[in-house]
Amino acid sequence: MKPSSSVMDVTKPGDERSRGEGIKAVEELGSMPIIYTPWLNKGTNFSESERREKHLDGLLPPVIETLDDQAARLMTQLRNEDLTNLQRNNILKQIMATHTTLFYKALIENIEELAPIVYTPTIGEACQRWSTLFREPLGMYISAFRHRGRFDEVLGNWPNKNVQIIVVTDGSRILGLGDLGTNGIGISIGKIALYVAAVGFHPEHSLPIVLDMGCNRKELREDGLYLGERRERLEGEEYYAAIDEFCAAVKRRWPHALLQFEDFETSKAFKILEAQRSAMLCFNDDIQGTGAVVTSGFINGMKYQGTRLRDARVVFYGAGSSAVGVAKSIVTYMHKTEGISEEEARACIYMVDSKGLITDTRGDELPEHKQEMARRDGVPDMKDLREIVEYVKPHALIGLSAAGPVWTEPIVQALCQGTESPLVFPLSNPTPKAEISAENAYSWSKGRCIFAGGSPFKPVKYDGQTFVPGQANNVFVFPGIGFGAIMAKASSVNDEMFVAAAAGLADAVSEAELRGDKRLYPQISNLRQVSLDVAAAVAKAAWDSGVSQLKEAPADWRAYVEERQWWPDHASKQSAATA
Ligand SMILES: NC(=O)C1=CN([C@@H]2O[C@H](COP(=O)(O)OP(=O)(O)OC[C@H]3O[C@@H](n4cnc5c(N)ncnc54)[C@H](O)[C@@H]3O)[C@@H](O)[C@H]2O)C=CC1
Ligand SMILES: CC(=O)C(=O)O
Ligand SMILES: [Mg+2]
Repeated sequence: MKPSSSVMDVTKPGDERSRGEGIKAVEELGSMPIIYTPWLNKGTNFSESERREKHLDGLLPPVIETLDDQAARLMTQLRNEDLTNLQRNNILKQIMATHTTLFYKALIENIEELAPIVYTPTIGEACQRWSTLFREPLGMYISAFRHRGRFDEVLGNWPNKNVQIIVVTDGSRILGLGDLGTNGIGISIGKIALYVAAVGFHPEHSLPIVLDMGCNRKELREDGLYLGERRERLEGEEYYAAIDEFCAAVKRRWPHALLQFEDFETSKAFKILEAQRSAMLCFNDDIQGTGAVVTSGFINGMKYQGTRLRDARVVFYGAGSSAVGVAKSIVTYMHKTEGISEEEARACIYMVDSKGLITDTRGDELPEHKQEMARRDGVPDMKDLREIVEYVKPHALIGLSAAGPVWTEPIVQALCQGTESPLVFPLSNPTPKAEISAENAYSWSKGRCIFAGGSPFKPVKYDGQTFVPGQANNVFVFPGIGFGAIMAKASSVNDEMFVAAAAGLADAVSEAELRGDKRLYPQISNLRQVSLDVAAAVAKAAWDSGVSQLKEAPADWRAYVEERQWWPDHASKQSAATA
């Protein structure tokens, strides 16, 4: 197929943009019936006249159903108690591959129930077993070994020409599960599903990619069913040259699309972001999205405690891409909103890695991303987390280590000695990698902690009270950051846009939710409304900070963004508005 020469007009409302392009693509396929094109398929929802006109008679069961009927059947299948969540994930992938609108109808209307199946924690297990469970590609597999030098041509094989949002991983650090090679595409697919379901990107304009740079996990390479290149990972110049070619190809082919980097291991993630962030519309969700989402919970948590932001002390357990991303985000937020210097703001941060508290006495052995956050004030070297907590008396303990349940009762007790209502955030994914369970956090703190996990945790009963754990996951911001940037026609995603996302998300929690339920984050059931708020705040920040290429600012950013969201049908829109 030839690349499209048409330039997408992102300011047209979603529904007007898409169908024509899709139908053109199908025409190019010849006489393939429309029911075999997932984003145009309506299944039993095709009317009598459509069936006659499109030559579908006999290709479908005779009954004519609404999208609601179809979604009800799908939910009945998924609610079969004999199924595991991995099997549910498989069913959903199959629907995604055959009837896109139905997939999104079910996901949007049952987001709280289905997000843990489409996304963390189940997507972690799905990625681990991708080779065995694989049925449909669902995205692009671009190989740095066999496609180098022609990435642009390969990208051109994607059937939908107006791509707006791309999630790319190299599979090198999938959630906290390490190198999963090509199997990591599951995380790109899961995030794209949420870009569509949470904020309303059009499914046709959304593209998940795995960039296969090899895999350093021998057992995967030797697995007879492994789907990727059976090569060790490219490193050094070869690796970065492949990244450069890929980014240039994306920019050439879809100049207005946003490229989101996902789950690149830390040593590469920062370098790629620094090289690309001013060259194209892109961001790294683990560094910047996580930064915004945790900053938002931190803002609300300090408000609950009555701690001035500049007086807060935060201990990070883990000092990889996500933890350093969050620390930088908190520093930027304080600097931009509290009128203190970045150096003063950095004094709030204490980072711990597998060797202990990070201080400047560790000198040159520290990689660049850790050096910036090293303590330089003569704090003694300490390795033990309990000792560090006793010394620092933090207002918040944030886990991004993927180390699993290593926070013990004495650590939580030490935390509670220093602060009445400490934030306890075990944010590593999936659930088995979390630093503490919600149950242990509430019981060891005697119900005093304010808890948020990276993956969802069930409510906990303690001492006659029911505690509802929050979820601090970048899913609350990446859809809105991406959509806001595209709606503003931003040329880059700058710090102001992340600060706006953090503030917009913090504002989405009402005073009653904060004080009454100790809730720092909105409920996932409100994800669509929250993402709209975040998108509007981000788009406005893009305009205010001078990176929007719109000719004029809309009078009402929220209405402007809302009008351009894609919905599977009118009923889903109404049910989200009343959720
Ligand atoms: N909740 C959310 O939205 C997000 C969660 N994450 C999670 O964060 C985790 C880490 O991701 P990255 O920062 O990219 O990984 P990374 O592997 O670069 O960083 C891990 C860090 O933890 C430290 N560490 C490991 N074991 C430790 C131990 N026993 N004690 C102290 N420090 C230890 C390492 O030294 C390293 O600094 C993953 O599980 C990922 O799923 C990442 C992004 C978003
Ligand atoms: C949520 C996410 O991006 C991660 O765990 O890597
Ligand atoms: Mg990630």
